Amino acid sequence: MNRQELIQQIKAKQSFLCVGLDTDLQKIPSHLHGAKDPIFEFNKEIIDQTADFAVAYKPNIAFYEALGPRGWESLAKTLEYIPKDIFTIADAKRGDIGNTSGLYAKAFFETMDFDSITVAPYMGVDSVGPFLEYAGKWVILLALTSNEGSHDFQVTTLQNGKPLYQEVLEKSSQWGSPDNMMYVVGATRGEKIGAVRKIVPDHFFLVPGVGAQGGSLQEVAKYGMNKNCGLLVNSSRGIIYAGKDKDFGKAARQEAKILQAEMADLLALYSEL
Ligand SMILES: O=c1ccn([C@@H]2O[C@H](COP(=O)(O)O)[C@@H](O)[C@H]2O)c(=O)[nH]1
Repeated sequence: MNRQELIQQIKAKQSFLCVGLDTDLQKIPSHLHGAKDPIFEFNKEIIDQTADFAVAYKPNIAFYEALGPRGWESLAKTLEYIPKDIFTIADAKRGDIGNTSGLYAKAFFETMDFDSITVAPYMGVDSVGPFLEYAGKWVILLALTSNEGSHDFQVTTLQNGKPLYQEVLEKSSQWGSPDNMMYVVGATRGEKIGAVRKIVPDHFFLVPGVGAQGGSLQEVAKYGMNKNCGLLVNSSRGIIYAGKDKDFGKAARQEAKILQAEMADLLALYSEL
């Protein structure tokens, strides 16, 4: 999916919601455990119930690869089931020396047909470049993450006086463009989102941390939104585990609907969409 198509989806749905498919066998309702593929059955119901309100789905790959071959199978079926006009994100956080990154790119963009993949920037340009060679696909680079440990390195001041995350943004924004690169910016870093937006005014941000991690959607929009929205805000546990019984799909729908309504108001306030 290209940038214009993504912006069009956001405008049409008045939503910048990304639903995180962090599907855990330990957490899904017990009535699904007898199914042939419980993970897929759960995801299918979540997708059916939330697709009206979501512009992206983000399976976190850890939840699938932890299950071995059957997890990969559930992931493939889930990806196939997601409506084609909805953006897909493989939250895999990959990145390695060039030839290895090339195979990660092949795995997620050819063997599986994801629109985008999250990539760690630590190994530099030759570790990210192979992902950018795929026309129509996106790299979502970790910039300022939502976890406590993001303080360990990402905000460290370098000798040139800049925090490490700023150096990552300035350098990596030369590798790609707002048409094929986004950045992960955590919702829990409200105070810094504005600073990131100043460095990369046009790039989309994938923003995890709303919901279970306590980030504020209002703050994210206030400091991070641009005229084309420029945001995909993710909620995983807050949506998919909103209900615990047979009605889990309806509970997820309700949560997604509440977020979408808030997003519509924020789009009216801060964007041109
Ligand atoms: O900085 C980051 C980068 C990725 N994540 C991932 O997003 C979701 C968040 O899940 P919630 O249940 O909504 O908290 C999850 O897959 C993380 O691995 C992140 O949280 N922060």
